[in-house]
Amino acid sequence: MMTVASALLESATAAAAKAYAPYSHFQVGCALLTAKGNLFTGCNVENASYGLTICAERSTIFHAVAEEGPGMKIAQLAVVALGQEFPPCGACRQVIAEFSGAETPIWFMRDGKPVMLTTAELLPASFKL
Ligand SMILES: O=c1ccn([C@H]2C[C@H](O)[C@@H](CO)O2)c(=O)[nH]1
Ligand SMILES: [Zn+2]
Repeated sequence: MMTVASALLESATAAAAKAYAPYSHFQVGCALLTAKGNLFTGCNVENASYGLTICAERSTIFHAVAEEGPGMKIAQLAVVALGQEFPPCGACRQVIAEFSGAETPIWFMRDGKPVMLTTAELLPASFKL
């Protein structure tokens, strides 16, 4: 059976192939399903001025907001890196928290298997206005 999580992980893997990562060579892809039911993908985009780099998760979330508008809410999100395994970085956790609920499932790979943590598990006591 094709679950939402497996579809998102597959889309994130495909998106990782589009990464612009000539400096780190970390190719990272992300896919998210919005509350409205739309799928968006994105990848990391690096820069010669390294600090300007944007992660796959934030590029995907900003893409989704640009398409759906300011009411965009994440229903589920998955992040995959080719040949690497890691959860979203701290900056991306803060941006995920802005556009999701405490219980929103966030998927990533660990030891070759999909792992799910909720937004609140990834970023407890998050800063919100
Ligand atoms: O959660 C993360 C962590 C890192 N990266 C990217 C940023 C940079 O291009 C490369 C190495 O940090 O991986 C992401 O896209 N998402
Ligand atoms: Zn990040």
